[in-house]
Amino acid sequence: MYKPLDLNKAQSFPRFPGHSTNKMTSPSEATTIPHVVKEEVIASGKWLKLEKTTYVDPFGNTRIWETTKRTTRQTGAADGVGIIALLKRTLHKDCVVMVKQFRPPMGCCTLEFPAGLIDQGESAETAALRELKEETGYKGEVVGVTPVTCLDPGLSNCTTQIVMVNINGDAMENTEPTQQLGDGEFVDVLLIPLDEFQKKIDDLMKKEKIIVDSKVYIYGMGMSQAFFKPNELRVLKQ
Ligand SMILES: Nc1nc(=O)[nH]c2c1ncn2[C@H]1C[C@H](O)[C@@H](COP(=O)(O)OP(=O)(O)O)O1
Repeated sequence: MYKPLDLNKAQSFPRFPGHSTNKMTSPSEATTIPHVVKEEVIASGKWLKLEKTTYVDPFGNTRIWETTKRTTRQTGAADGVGIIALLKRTLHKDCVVMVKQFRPPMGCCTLEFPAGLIDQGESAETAALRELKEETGYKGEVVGVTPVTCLDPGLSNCTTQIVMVNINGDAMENTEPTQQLGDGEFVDVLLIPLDEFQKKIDDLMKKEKIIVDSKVYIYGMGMSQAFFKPNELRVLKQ
């Protein structure tokens, strides 16, 4: 039977050499370390390519996957950065700086964290501060950065690093922020109070036809959990 991993307990990840007697296809009974054997480009554009990925599954079977990739990836780096920017001002609630823009693949506007591709030779931190300035006009200071994380691994190999940034909203440079948008970029900046983040997003979704980025919504759920229900899990455990 399939057993979920409990990372709370000291235990190792399932090893592929199988040792069970039944024939169910649980990963823990697999015999092979899955791996990619061939990547063939089917179609390519300026920004994206579509590949046919041949791989071996955990049971030694050769299979095919359809994969999209960005053509812009720099060696060793994530494709892009997402920026969780907290605007701190005297006598104001702390606000998360968000962007709303028309996204052609979605055919509608989305609500996202500011984000962008990492340029050649750039660090995630530098890319984050540059993109934040371009998209929102704010000048920030990096306070944290995640490892490289995947975005939609069933579709693409696209990766991002999320960079945490604080913005001193009282500083002269941030009192009248001016965007530096490139050709074809149309970005609205929204300031959403951190302590009402999920509610404000829900209100916005009722008011406007927008799709919210899943990272944003999950951040909102986490914030709600932290602000309003910090003990809920402990209660459930008793
Ligand atoms: N998949 C894409 N198709 C395009 O036609 N153009 C694209 C794609 N991805 C990026 N871009 C273009 C659009 C911008 O001019 C530049 C930079 O985008 P960036 O600001 O770094 O990233 P996003 O804000 O996430 O679009 O690339």
